[in-house]
Amino acid sequence: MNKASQQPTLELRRISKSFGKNLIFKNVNLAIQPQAILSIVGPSGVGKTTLLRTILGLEDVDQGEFFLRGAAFNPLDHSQNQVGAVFQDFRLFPHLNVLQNITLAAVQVQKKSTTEAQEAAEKLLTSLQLLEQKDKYPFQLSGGQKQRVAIARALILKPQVLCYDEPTSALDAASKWQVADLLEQFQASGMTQLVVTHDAEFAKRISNQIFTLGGQ
Ligand SMILES: Nc1ncnc2c1ncn2[C@@H]1O[C@H](COP(=O)(O)OP(=O)(O)OP(=O)(O)O)[C@@H](O)[C@H]1O
Repeated sequence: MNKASQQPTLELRRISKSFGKNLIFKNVNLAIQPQAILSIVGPSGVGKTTLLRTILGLEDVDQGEFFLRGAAFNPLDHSQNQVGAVFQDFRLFPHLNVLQNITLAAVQVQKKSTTEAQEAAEKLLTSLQLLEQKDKYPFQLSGGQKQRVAIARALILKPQVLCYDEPTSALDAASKWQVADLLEQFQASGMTQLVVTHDAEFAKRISNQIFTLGGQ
């Protein structure tokens, strides 16, 4: 095994975060191994979503460092798109159809040609059983379908880590276990994934690493 493959895919060292005078968490150390599914769990209000938002560069930190495969990175620099995100409310663009939602960042941020992005999107849509929905708009989709579009939109950018915030909260029980199957499928194909969840049963089924925030 070479050195790079022994490195954690994502590592956080001594990350602290306050909002004003309110300290949310201090000195968080976390390392996600390649191809792992790591769940961040912990009581409500402990800062799970905030921690995820710091990894995604949606919040700054008071102190601490972030590493991707051993190399320091600044999550606030969004030019690389190395960490992908699927939000609880999916955040699809309502005025764009499924195909346009998935290809937008690939074309505008990663500068792929429209043809190349559409081919990649159609491959993803096929593997996610969504190809028939490609011309539909978000309001015409079920919750599970919207989530899979959000996943495809993240995957097309080929992130090193794919993060999910509460991926089961908007879904019924049957869809929840389909999401678990999907995450395990991505894991088998080599993806490294991070999940913030309230759902202990879901975390237990999918995770090979569990990080309890507030429990250090
Ligand atoms: N933008 C903000 N400004 C000020 N305080 C904030 C902000 N965002 C979150 N907080 C506070 O930070 C704390 C952690 O919130 P966060 O949503 O990260 O917790 P959580 O563990 O994800 O909670 P839950 O499990 O209920 O979703 C809470 O006290 C919240 O009120």
